Amino acid sequence: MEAKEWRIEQERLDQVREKLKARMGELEPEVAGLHDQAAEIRRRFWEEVTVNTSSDEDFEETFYTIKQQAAVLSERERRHQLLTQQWRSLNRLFPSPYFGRVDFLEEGLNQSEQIYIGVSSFVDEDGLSFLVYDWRTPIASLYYDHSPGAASYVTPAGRIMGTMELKRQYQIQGGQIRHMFDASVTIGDELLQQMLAKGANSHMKSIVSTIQKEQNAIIRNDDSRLLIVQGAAGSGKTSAALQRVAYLLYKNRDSLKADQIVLFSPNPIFNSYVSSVLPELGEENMQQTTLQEYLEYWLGSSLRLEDPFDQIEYVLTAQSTPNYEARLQGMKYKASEAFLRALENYAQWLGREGMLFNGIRFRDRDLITAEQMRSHFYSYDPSLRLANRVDLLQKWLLKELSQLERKERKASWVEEELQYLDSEQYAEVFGELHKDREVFDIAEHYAVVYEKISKKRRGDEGDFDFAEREEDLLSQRIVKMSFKPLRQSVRKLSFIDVQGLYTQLFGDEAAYREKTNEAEIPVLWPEICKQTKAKLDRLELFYEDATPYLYLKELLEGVRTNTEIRHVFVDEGQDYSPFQYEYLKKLFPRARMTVLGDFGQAIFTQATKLQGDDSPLVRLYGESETNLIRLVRSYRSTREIVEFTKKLLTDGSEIVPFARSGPKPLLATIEGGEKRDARMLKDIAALKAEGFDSIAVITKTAAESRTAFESLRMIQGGEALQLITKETVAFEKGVMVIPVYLAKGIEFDAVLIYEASSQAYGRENDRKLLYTACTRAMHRLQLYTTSDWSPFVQPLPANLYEKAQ
Ligand SMILES: Nc1ncnc2c1ncn2[C@@H]1O[C@H](COP(=O)(O)OP(=O)(O)OP(=O)(O)O)[C@@H](O)[C@H]1O
Repeated sequence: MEAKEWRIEQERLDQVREKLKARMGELEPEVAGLHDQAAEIRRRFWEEVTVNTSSDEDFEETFYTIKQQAAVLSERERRHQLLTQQWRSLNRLFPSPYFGRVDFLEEGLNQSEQIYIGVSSFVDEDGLSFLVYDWRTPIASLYYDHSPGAASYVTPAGRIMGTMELKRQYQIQGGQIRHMFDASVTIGDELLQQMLAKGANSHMKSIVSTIQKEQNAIIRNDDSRLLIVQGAAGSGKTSAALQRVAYLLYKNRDSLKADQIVLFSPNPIFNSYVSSVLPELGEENMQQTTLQEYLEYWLGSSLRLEDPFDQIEYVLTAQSTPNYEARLQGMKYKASEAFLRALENYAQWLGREGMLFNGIRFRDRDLITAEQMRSHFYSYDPSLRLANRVDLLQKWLLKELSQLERKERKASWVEEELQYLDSEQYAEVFGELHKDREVFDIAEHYAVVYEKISKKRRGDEGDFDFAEREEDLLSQRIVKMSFKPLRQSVRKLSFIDVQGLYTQLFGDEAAYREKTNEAEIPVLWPEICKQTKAKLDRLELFYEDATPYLYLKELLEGVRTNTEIRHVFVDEGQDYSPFQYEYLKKLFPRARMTVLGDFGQAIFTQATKLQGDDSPLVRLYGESETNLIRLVRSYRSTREIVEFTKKLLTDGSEIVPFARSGPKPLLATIEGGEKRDARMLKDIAALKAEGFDSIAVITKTAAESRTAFESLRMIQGGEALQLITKETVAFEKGVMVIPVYLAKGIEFDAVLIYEASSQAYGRENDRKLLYTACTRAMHRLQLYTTSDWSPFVQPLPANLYEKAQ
């Protein structure tokens, strides 16, 4: 670019930075001043108000002064917050105020406007001229959606047409323009090249300066109830999702708060991996959770829940154990919409018969039996929903308990207990009674006055015998305390035998059919029943049973909904079952859903197809409310790695690599595990010497990870290796050994596949595992085997890889 142009741009940049600095300078004392003022008001809050409650007027005045003081304080605090936010965003802009510019000539005008785009807006002193536009403003979408020529953007008032005369990109560091490109067709391949060539990080980066057109469509999609993004590995799904959160928070800043958005992540490490993107963009993080965390919370501690990682570990390692097939069939069936309908029908059936309750026992006696509950339950209007009848039953039980409690006061054990009250308990009771004493005194006083006025003697002097009253109150209290847990458990609906009701479902085929109207029952149903029941008997629950179990619980107790949440994001969406989607839909009735995933990486048994006529996800809200965006360009890996990995899939032909080159994947056949391990460590050392500092040895299973880790660690140079397990919560850079399913969504400079033999990845199901593992690599991919190559590697054309010497 011409030196003159460069100089003009640097001068403008200097001017903008001057203005930023001046504005920050103005704000600083205000920010600090307001902070001090608020602190001072808080400190002197009670000095400023004189509390006087002697008369009604004084009391009223005191009340109003407190209110006024509180209002002043909250106004100062609000203003302080606002100014601090402004100050922070200026501060963020200062080192690099913008990354893009478009010159746009709007139709009907005769002068084009220069639009500079950065991570937030900055307006000149006149309050009108935008020196920098926030990347989320409508006009900024020009930069992402168009190349020079005819262009338009959408505003709330309609579409604005015009011509883009220039599109420029900058790399600015510490106030200096380092690079500047005029872009043509796509947003600067040059800039993107540079971004992608960088090393992997322990935290995901924001992609704000190089968002691609198809990603922008995801970020700014406003009109669908369900947005599905099916995108190849490394196509920027997670990146786009996080930018979308930032966009939504900006666009709806008056009505949407970060905690009204929830992201379901595949695992806890992923949470840590993506946690810095939004703060980097000046936004608060949304809520992040895993489905497992959610299920565990609502299922409580009565059953021990298997997690999805133990489930997949079983699927991958237990092929030779008995009844493996039945478990797999069970997993598939329990993940289906059919099973959800079966549970709904079962709930209907329970409305007519078959409810199971836990009787209430007290001191080894039946207080209220399950049978009594059942007959009460079925005496209610059968047209009422199950949950409403449960509600009525709960009310009845609480009333019944109150009556029983009253009767219980005369029981002999109460008297005994009275004798054994220890001093502490007694003191407590006495304290309580002391409060009652005042009531008692008033009553006594009233009785005396009443006697005088009415000139009638009191009927029974003993009514007000304090000693007797004291004993009464004491026994009342003792019984009340003992009944407290009973009431609590009724309030928690523990009288419903959910476990029994879920178990009851797994009877013989005829019974199951009768209860659920299910026509298609899995072939190995008897064995599935046996396994499910045996697990429940041990007070454990298979992962595939967790959502159905919770769903049944909610059909009985009333469906739990969260109406606060407005947006639900599901990352790695292919790993959720149709059943789980239906459940999420019910759980968040007021939320829009964004599902991002890749069926090419569907490694769990309960996978859901994200697109196509047979996709249950498309059926979830219906086609008219669903939008599908497909991403086929892969940004993470070099062209050579993408060409190699896409051939691992049967239908990967449409995946398009981004034009960034590197060495071809390396295949190393090494005889014997020991030699392989030594070779790997040598290769790791070489990669480190090349400057790569995020390196993963990826294994198929956690069991293999542990063995690999143990043996690699024994070799010189292997001491610094980290083992990543499902318990690992934070993602750090370095050299690590990790099973594929925990590496989902994450990336590394270099990936080494520990054992890519036919034994390890031989079954059709393993194809996607191997693909997922290989696609974690950004710059280098190396595969090792100690025997023959996996059948997915064998047929690959020899020009796609190098063979190691
Ligand atoms: N527009 C972009 N500009 C710069 N980098 C990008 C862009 N899109 C994607 N990337 C980079 O590509 C890599 C992959 O992105 P991301 O993890 O979001 O992909 P993904 O589709 O979620 O991948 P996977 O399904 O394999 O987990 C990241 O390093 C990301 O920063």
